[in-house]
Amino acid sequence: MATNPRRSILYMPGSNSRALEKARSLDADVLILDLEDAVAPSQKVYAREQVLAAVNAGGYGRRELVVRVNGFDTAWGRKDIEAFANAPISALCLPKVESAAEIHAVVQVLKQAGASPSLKLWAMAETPRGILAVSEIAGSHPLMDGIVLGTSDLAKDLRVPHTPQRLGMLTSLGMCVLAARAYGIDVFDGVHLNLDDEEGLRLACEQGVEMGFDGKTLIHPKQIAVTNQAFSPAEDTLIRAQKIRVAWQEAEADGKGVVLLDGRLVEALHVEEAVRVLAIAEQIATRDAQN
Ligand SMILES: CC(C)(COP(=O)(O)OP(=O)(O)OC[C@H]1O[C@@H](n2cnc3c(N)ncnc32)[C@H](O)[C@@H]1OP(=O)(O)O)[C@@H](O)C(=O)NCCC(=O)NCCSC(=O)C[C@H](O)C(=O)O
Ligand SMILES: [Mg+2]
Repeated sequence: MATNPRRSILYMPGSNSRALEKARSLDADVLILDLEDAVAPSQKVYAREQVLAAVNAGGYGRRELVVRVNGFDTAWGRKDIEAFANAPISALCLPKVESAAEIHAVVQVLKQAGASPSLKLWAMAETPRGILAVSEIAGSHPLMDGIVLGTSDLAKDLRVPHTPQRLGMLTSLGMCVLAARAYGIDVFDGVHLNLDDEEGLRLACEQGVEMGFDGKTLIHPKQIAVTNQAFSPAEDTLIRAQKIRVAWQEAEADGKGVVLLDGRLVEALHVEEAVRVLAIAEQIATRDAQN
């Protein structure tokens, strides 16, 4: 599991030089520099070169960099992977993954390219087959570090409408969270397509938090602030976590294995969760103090 906050994950087309520049000053935790669906076929090679130049030039500070490559079965996929095997990024994001075998094939290419051992893999879950195989994909290899929902492709394939409640997608969303938790990796919710619907985005973020997602993928800078807030621990959660930590230290000193706090039972499992929440808050504070 990653230790850095990954609340807001902003996509940008690799062919859009203005967006690549702008991203150096945006408050997103993660940037996905996209070579896949946001880039027209005629721009694929240009986008690859431009993204490589941008990440090598640096200036992204605390922001984690991820490159979404084209599918392995396309004319560009393999070359994309080879181009970024040793680039200063944290992960490759693989679109429309449907099996563990696809992950192993990418790992082979990375080995042949002498890839940096720190380069991780994120797999997009965005087809019915990908959702049904998400558990084997999440656990397919130690390089696996994240599952990213592709709810636009998924809605199309499932033939479900985009509604505020996302009823048609709840099963898929839940399966991805389960798979990620089973294998100790992160999981990110899909994009909110209506850029003018801040209230709808906030509700979608709250639903994502409630379902167990670590963060949400975004398509525009104006979606970042709402998302960062929604995926940060709430003030009352932090106060309770601090109280749990103190109460537990006192209980341990008294040789007790359980304690009552404000009338509610606290056991070791609650302490574990409190420590996790406090660590996330600390990471967010550290991140906010950086450029
Ligand atoms: C949707 C957009 C095309 C809108 O772009 P634009 O018209 O330029 O918007 P604005 O004028 O409001 O932009 C204001 C400034 O912000 C910069 N900007 C805009 N979007 C981004 C971005 N994503 N990253 C960084 N910077 C961005 C503009 O350059 C303006 O800057 P300035 O000149 O200084 O004022 C555009 O937002 C866009 O292209 N968004 C990303 C689309 C994308 O990447 N789509 C693919 C990923 S989503 C997907 O595939 C999901 C998945 O696979 C699935 O199946 O669900
Ligand atoms: Mg997609």
